[in-house]
Amino acid sequence: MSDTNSEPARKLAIEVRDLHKSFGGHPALRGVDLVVPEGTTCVLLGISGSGKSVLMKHIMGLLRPDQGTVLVEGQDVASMDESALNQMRRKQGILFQANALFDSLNVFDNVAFPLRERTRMSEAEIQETVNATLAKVGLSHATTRFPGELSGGMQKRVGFARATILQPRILLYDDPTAGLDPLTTAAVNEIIATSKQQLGATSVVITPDVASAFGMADNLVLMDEGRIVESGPPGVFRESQHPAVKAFLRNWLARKKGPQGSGPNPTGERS
Ligand SMILES: Nc1ncnc2c1ncn2[C@@H]1O[C@H](COP(=O)(O)OP(=O)(O)OP(=O)(O)O)[C@@H](O)[C@H]1O
Repeated sequence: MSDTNSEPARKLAIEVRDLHKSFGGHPALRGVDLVVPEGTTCVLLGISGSGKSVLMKHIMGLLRPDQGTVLVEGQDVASMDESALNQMRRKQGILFQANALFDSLNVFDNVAFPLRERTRMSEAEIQETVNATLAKVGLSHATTRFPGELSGGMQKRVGFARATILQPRILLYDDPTAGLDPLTTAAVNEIIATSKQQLGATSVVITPDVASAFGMADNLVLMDEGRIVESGPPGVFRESQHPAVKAFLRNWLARKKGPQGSGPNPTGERS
């Protein structure tokens, strides 16, 4: 959604100011500023090692800044104690590359896990909530199966159901389509897009899949050597004259064309 002057300003779900982080003297983040308005999807792009995951881990409160501030729903993550951090993470649905499903629990119990751990719902309420959530992701038929018996895409959907069962206001995805085939990738992207509508959630997504990024983002952010070098809605990002953006999109197009020739180009960039 584009911001116009007539639109009321949205509240910020995430606000990162002048964030610095080094590991063993090597800077990973060098003064990052990022704002993510409530209910929007921000996609972090950048080559390997540019700092995307380190930035995401600060938003989760897994890393503490060397310098700068990270506000999640107005609260300073660095000043939170363990119990405040846990409370904040309850508001976050986190979906990593690996689904981190419990292999010994069936689909139903995997998805019920956060409710049993973190709420006082009765078993009847849990039953109802889990079944409704599994229906939304098209897995009503698979409740008694174990993760090892599911396809990669089904595992992703279970992971998504579990990550969203507490109705988080903030969803964080780190490379959610890694290793998936194109059809399953499309299904996961659709889930991410509809989560915004269904949950009204704010999302931060790291993905190497640039085509998907253009499809889902309200704002695209390019990281390069620990800095944000460009940020804006897809239309603005596509037209950016920043050399790093141009190089990034050029490389992506070249890789995409590869030996199989060209496909549709959602960025609209001419090659
Ligand atoms: N725990 C850590 N200890 C030491 N160095 C780290 C640690 N975490 C990240 N780094 C370094 O910080 C830099 C940024 O890493 P980060 O994982 O954020 O990159 P990225 O953009 O997410 O890359 P990728 O796309 O490959 O996941 C890298 O040089 C990485 O080696």
